[in-house]
Amino acid sequence: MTTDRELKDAGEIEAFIDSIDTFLLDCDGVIWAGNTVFDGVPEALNYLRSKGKRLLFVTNNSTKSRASYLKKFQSLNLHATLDEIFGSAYAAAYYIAHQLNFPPTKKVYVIGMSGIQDELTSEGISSVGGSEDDDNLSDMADMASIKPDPSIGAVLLGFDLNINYKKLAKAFTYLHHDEGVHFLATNSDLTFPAGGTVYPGGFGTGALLAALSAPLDRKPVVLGKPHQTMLDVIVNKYHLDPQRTCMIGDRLDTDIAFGQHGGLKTLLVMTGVTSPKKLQESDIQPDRFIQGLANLKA
Ligand SMILES: O=C(O)[C@H](O)[C@H](O)COP(=O)(O)O
Ligand SMILES: [Mg+2]
Repeated sequence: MTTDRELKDAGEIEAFIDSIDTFLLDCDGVIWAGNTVFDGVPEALNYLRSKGKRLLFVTNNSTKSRASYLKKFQSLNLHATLDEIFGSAYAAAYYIAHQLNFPPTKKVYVIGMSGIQDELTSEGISSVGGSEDDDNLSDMADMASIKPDPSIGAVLLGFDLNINYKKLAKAFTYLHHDEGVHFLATNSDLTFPAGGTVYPGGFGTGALLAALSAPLDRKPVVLGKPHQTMLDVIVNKYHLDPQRTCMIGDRLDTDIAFGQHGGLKTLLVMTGVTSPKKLQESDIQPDRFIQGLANLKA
């Protein structure tokens, strides 16, 4: 690891903070792991706010809508407002509603948790799937019940704790029989940090990728980081100066790449999915790295 890029010295940390007006903060692996906030993070967030910094929370975790994230922040005694939260479920809903010209007569088939369908509903998009299909098929013969559906205009994949064969077979069928059906994913993180280790990421599980992308020979459009949809929405709303905006994250190919594509400063934290070895070996290198967000205070 290039140790001279570590932000460690108090004076340097202060100068770095002073050079930034807006911090975009990734959540899993930076603020918290599951429902456990990392030690020192509330103090660091308060410190940044006390210095007049704008804080925006930008997460690829699609399980929650922005409104549910707000409740999570409140339940963990972290200050945040709805306007400060951007999630990949919202980015996907925004993209479908504002960039795809999605016909009002069509529906989105969702593999994912309630956050995705809540965000689609807020953007006026009809959807099916999600928890409706939590019950799996019980017999091979039941597969015949899964048929192409002309009312489906897009398939959207997100993190689904109840992923099953029925959901994959439905998504596959809609995409296989009509090339006009949009193939979308909220994010492509390969791993998810929790309990001091990592688990397969929401969409990045080999099973989901292999079951859909390989047999279909199609790749989804990914809407979360590093895709720029989320940044476009944020920049439009807040008119950020990229030079004075910093993306803080724990993953190189999503958070750091996202910041770099947008011309932002980038700061990697070591509290999530990136080990020192990974950092050393990767082609994607942040401007600076720091042991944890907790260190980002005087
Ligand atoms: O698999 C996932 O969905 C991701 O690993 C994860 O939840 C990303 O969340 P972030 O680190 O962007 O907050
Ligand atoms: Mg993260």
